[in-house]
Amino acid sequence: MSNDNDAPLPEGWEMRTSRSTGMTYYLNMYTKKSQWERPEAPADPGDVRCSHILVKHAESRRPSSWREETITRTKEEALDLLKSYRKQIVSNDASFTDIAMKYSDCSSAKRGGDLGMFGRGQMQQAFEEEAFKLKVGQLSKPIETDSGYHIILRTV
Ligand SMILES: O=C(O)CN(Cc1ccccc1)C(=O)c1nc(-c2ccccc2)[nH]c1C(=O)O
Repeated sequence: MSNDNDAPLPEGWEMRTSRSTGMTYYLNMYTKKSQWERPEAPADPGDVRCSHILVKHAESRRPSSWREETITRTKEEALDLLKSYRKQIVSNDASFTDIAMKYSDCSSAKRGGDLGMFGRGQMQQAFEEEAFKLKVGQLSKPIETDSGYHIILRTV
């Protein structure tokens, strides 16, 4: 049975030895929090910074935005539209910032979709889950919240 301690640690963790007890503990390099248990998953980043593109639909909790007084597109049309934006970004036919500024139904459109830094507990659950999974520079698949459909770009 190979000793687990030989396996590489998940990303973002460092192994340390307690000066007082000589016991091994683990340090989350992002939050500087330590724990005795050997981590099984990549270290939680603490705060992240993300930009997003929101496409609302008729069933959004607030079906209105700076772009459209009353948003009437269906959920299916909104998801298709967002997938087309994602395709343009991934194929480099358009920049994330340009698409966000022109088409995002969020007030953050004016800032290219930038939401600034946020920690856990600040965004809608589905949005947070996806944002905290992303590596820096990674673009999410479309996700759904009560506000509508989003793609998320983690920037920090
Ligand atoms: O869901 C609602 O009842 C109304 N909202 C919430 C909201 C409204 C204004 C500013 C920020 C959030 C939105 O629909 C909304 N959600 C967002 C949002 C959702 C997830 C992450 C970031 C922003 N932006 C907006 C917006 O109009 O600009």
